[in-house]
Parts: sequence; structure tokens; C-alpha cells
Amino acid sequence: MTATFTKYHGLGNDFVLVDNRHQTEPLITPNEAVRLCDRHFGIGADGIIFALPGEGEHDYAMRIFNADGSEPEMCGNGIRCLAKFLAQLETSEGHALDLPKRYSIHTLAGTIVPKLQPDGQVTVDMGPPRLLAGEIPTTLTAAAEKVINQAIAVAGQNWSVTCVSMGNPHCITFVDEVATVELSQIGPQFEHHSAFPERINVEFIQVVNTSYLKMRVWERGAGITLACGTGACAALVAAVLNGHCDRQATVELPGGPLQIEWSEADNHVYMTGPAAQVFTGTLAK
Ligand SMILES: N[C@@H](CCC[C@H](N)C(=O)O)C(=O)O
Repeated sequence: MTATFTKYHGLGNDFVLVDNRHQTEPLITPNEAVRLCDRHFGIGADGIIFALPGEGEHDYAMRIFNADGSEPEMCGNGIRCLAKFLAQLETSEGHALDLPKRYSIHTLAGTIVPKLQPDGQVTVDMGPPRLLAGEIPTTLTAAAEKVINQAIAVAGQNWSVTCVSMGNPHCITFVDEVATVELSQIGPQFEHHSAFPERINVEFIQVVNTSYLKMRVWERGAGITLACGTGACAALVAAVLNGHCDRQATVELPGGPLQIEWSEADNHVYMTGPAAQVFTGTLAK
């Protein structure tokens, strides 16, 4: 059996997109995902994303496997790529594309709504952040408490962290200079710390001013990536909770900037950024 794929990236966070709209089971197994994500023996990607059939109110569903084969609940850069992929599939099937175009997507983090804008950017309603320790999950405090500015020892250093779930778990720490963080050494020790039973994505944030944050990330199941959409949303929320930032800010990642807003009106987080197609291919099975 052969399957086609399309490679996309959102600010250098790259994914293999698979048209899986005809069946609910992913065409690729977690083990195959590990092989395909390998940058020497495979296509090379931070994850594999499946465009699945939607049910009820949902146009489609999305699932994703990380580069290590684990399955996260959500992916911010990935869902912008998925929205562009779906638009491309639909237009190639003869459907008209009227912009702005909105999709209702079922994910393991709930309903997420990306909207394709006329200028090529994608704005995503990422839903509300979840702040309770039990929702992250973390054992850093009692399950019904928030984790804001909490002490933790990792890699022989004391850190002060704020935890936010955007459906998937994030631990944010503020530093003077992101460029000096030894990410490849410290990142995995956060990811596998016993305080995080489902592992964790960790974001290091430099507050440049109240509307501009710099960020570097170590992702659960993927390691250092050039950008993380859910991580940028979690970072903005953490910065607001710590009084560092306005509710609307640019988050600058190694791969480029994202515009993030935590709306006071509906408590949802909105992310705006690009997504680009790189190439298409056929999988050798
Ligand atoms: N890069 C993604 C997040 C992908 C999932 C993450 N590695 C996890 O395991 O939670 C994004 O842009 O949000």
C-alpha cells in the first residue's frame, strides 16, 4: 500500500501531514512515525499529523504523533499547518475557498478553531488555558491549586516555574537571557522530572518588554524545536499571571514571531502565525 504525504512547517516546527479523511484510524503507526520523523533515515519532522474525518459539529479531527511516537493532545503550529492542508485538499477537489475560512477541529484537547486569513496567516482559537495542578498535571502543589511562581530543583539548579495546560502540559520559567540557557542539557531533565507524571514541555522566556517576549523551548517527545504554538500561548498566559506582560504580545521564537492574545472577554487564547507547504511525496511502505 502507498500513501502520499505533504510536508509543512509553522516557523520551522515541521510536520508530515497525512490525508486520513477516509478512515478514523491513523494510516501510520507510532513506530512508523518515529522512523519517518528521523532526519537521516526518514523524511525528517517534529511530528506526524493526521487529517481525520469529523463528527457532529466538527468539520474534521486532528491527531498527532510526536517524533518519539508519543501522542500529544494538541499542537499549535501543527493545527495552522492542518488548516492550510485541508484548504489545499478541498480546492484540489474543486471546492471554492472563500477567505476568511474557519474550520472546527476535534482534538484530544477539545474543539480548536483555526481561521485562514486573507493575508495568508492563520488565527487559531486555542480555547481557555487550564491552570490547576491536577489539569497540567503536576504534583508541584495540590491538584486544585494553581502553579504560579513555584520552586523546583532541576539539573542541580533552583527554578521558579509557572505551569499552564493548553490541552497539553507546559512549564514556563523566566530568565534574563534565553540565548544562554543550556537547553539540550536542562530540557530533558525538566521533561522527565518526577513532578510531571505525563512529562512536560518546558519554555524559557525572556521578557523584553510588556508586549514582546523571547522564547526557547524543549518539547516533550521532540526535543529542541524552532517553535511551539501551544508553548507560546502558555508562555503569554504565564507572563500575564506573573505581571510581566500585557494580554496581547509578540512571542519571538527561533523560527520567527507569533502574535498571542489572552482575551479578557471569553478567556480564550488566540494565536496568529504562518504555515507553509514544503513538498509532497509518496511513502515507501
Ligand atoms: N510543537 C507543538 C506541540 C507539539 C506537542 C508537544 N510536543 C507535546 O508533547 O505536548 C506546538 O506547536 O504546539
